[in-house]
Amino acid sequence: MGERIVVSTIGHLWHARNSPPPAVTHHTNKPTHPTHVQSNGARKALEDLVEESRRKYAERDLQRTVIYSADQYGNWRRTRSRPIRPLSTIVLDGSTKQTVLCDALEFLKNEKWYADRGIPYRRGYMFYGYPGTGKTSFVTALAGELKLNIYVISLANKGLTDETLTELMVDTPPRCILLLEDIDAAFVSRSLTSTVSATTRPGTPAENQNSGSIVTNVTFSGLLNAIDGVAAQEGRILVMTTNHIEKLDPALIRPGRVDVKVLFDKATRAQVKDLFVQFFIKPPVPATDETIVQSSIFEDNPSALEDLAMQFSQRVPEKGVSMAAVQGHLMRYKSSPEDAVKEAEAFVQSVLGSQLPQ
Ligand SMILES: Nc1ncnc2c1ncn2[C@@H]1O[C@H](COP(=O)(O)OP(=O)(O)OP(=O)(O)O)[C@@H](O)[C@H]1O
Repeated sequence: MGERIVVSTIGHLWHARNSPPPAVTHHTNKPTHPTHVQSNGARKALEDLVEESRRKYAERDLQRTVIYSADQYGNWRRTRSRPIRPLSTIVLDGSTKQTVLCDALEFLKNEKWYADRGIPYRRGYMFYGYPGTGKTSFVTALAGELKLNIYVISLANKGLTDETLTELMVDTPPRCILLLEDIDAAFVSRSLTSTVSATTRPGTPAENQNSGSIVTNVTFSGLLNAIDGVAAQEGRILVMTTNHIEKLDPALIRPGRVDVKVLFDKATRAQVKDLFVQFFIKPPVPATDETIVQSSIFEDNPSALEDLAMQFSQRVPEKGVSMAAVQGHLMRYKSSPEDAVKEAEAFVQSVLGSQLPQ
């Protein structure tokens, strides 16, 4: 039955829901469950209400990054929206952030350039490297900066086939980020697979090398077709992420499919320092009165924060730990940057001790 809204002539409004709200809606924003609106003669009030709601909803989405996920039936479902993550909160090595942003902006404004040369209007990025180094977070922040929504496909979704993948491609809006995460989990290089599993052989579903179980029902050729076949949308930005680029089939990462490869490595000291400053420059969570005093020191004296950040970064080895691990440590001491510095060595020891070889 869906939802029921009643508008009366004297301005009262009833909104009745007979079933739980749908978890998700399609990317066209058409509700998957109907909403019934009933007006006791107040047609104008009703129209205004609907228009106002539509406007507010669209306005709210402008401040947010909306994430759609593929279901096994070949439909996009709106799974969540989150406030735009500022790009400034992502700390990458050197000029990586700026380079990727400029590349994407350049792409988005040059549709005609591609058309004039008969080059498919698409751009592909491969973000690869150590876990917890910001690959997914950067995609989210980039989407916010470019004002694009994110469409996520998990190849591990067993219901997904070559056909449903093609349908999803057809149904992707012209401007969006299409995200294929942990691509190595489904497709590894032909040369690395055993003769039996032939994981990425065209037309064969990918199998897990160790167990032989099917990890996806999408074939390698089906995936390549989805990326750059006729159904693939013009204007879309494809981002694939992996922790193991060396395991990928070269066909998947050849130019045209992947135009820009970006390495996400463990944190440099410069990154650690920047993250520390960024973490503590904003008012900390007030735990005690003392904490509040500390925060005002930084506001009046940013060089004190710089000094602490420098001391902290010097206690962390260059490219020794991931940014996620550093963030986890800072979270533990979110009310006391001094303690975060004091405990830095113990933190590093515990991370290095627990790190598994990649
Ligand atoms: N470079 C970075 N700058 C700022 N925050 C970071 C960075 N790298 C990681 N983080 C933080 O660490 C957490 C994990 O990051 P994220 O999921 O983006 O890493 P990932 O590289 O995608 O990991 P995985 O390969 O395991 O999926 C997030 O909360 C994020 O805020």
